[in-house]
Amino acid sequence: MKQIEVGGAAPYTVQVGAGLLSAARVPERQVVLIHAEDLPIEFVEQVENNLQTILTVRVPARDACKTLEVYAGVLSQLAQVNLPRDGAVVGLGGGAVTDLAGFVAASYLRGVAFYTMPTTLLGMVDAAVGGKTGVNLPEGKNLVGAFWPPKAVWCDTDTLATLPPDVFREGAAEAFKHGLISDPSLLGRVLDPAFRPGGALLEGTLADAIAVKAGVVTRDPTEKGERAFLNFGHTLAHAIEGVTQQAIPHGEAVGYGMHYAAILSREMGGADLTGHTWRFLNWQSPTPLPDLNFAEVTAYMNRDKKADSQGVRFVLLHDVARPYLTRVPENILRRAFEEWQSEIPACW
Ligand SMILES: NC(=O)c1ccc[n+]([C@@H]2O[C@H](COP(=O)([O-])OP(=O)(O)OC[C@H]3O[C@@H](n4cnc5c(N)ncnc54)[C@H](O)[C@@H]3O)[C@@H](O)[C@H]2O)c1
Ligand SMILES: O=C(O)C(=O)C[C@@H](O)[C@H](O)[C@H](O)COP(=O)(O)O
Ligand SMILES: [Zn+2]
Repeated sequence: MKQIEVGGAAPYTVQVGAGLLSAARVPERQVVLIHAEDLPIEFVEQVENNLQTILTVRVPARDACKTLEVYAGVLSQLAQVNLPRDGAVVGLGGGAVTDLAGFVAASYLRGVAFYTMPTTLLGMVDAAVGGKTGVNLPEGKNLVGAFWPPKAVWCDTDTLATLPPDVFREGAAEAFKHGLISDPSLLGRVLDPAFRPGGALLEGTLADAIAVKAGVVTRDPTEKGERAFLNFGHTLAHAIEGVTQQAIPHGEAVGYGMHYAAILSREMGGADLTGHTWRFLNWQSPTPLPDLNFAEVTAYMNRDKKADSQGVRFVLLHDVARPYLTRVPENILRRAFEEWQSEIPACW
């Protein structure tokens, strides 16, 4: 078992290891569990039995649960069982569920305790840690939400056994991103065959990838500065998710988006890191993209939360582990988009 500490005003611990769904303890007496309808039922039952939950809320799988309609329905269910202010909400599942559950916890009665139990690779290395919670709008990803950190995070590595291999590879994008922005040792390990459920490199690599995020959100919990670096590859990624109406899942969109950001980084004078992002894409083998239109993609990119009144800003890399935030001239954005599109094969 490994532990990673997240510091700041309300510190908490991320535990990584086997059997944690049954070992987790919370002080709250009334606990509501939220999970996606396709999550293997044995995980749900373990948590229900262990925490003696008073209500289990099942929501649609993937980003179909990150809507204002689902959010409102979950809040009503909490009100109907009269969950009190000293109760707790537990998000069990992938990043979509923990994002929704966190926003529910942040806003119900103006805030109740929140815990995360991630069961995807992406959830463990990224979404369940750091307190970015929220839902999507038709206009774009994560446009409504709150910073509401969990009180504890349990990454039960046993749960990864049932994760479809393509969903595991989706999540690897965020671990690879942590390698590019901060810890180069992750780049080889994430693509190593031993980094897999039950593999020799699983627990250590998970812990090191989580440590990157934990460090960033400890120093900058509400994205006043360096937290924006966790958004490497995300300006295009969120646009791809929006344009394709979530046909491309987040982790695959991030893989595509990191390659675009690597091209932009080189065009803006940085090192050429496209070999890394290209190697990752070939390993990940994502869902093929439809033909994307630059103007349509730009409309989504302009709503990116890193934009300010002077326009969009991108996270780029001078080199591995040297991220920075910058505006990019429109002609470079377009040229890089054309290069990126010409390199992305129609199928992998
Ligand atoms: N808050 C953050 O900091 C943050 C960070 C990264 C991503 N996100 C968000 O996370 C979401 C993506 O999360 P994701 O990649 O975990 O996908 P996901 O939550 O959509 O889950 C993918 C699918 O796997 C299923 N699943 C989950 N665990 C399983 C298991 N152990 N066995 C079998 N099936 C399982 C889910 O129910 C779902 O159908 C996006 O909405 C993204 O915007 C948030
Ligand atoms: O935790 C963060 O900060 C991140 O940016 C992590 C991202 O991987 C994640 O996808 C996040 O939800 C994106 O946030 P957003 O602010 O761009 O919506
Ligand atoms: Zn992400």
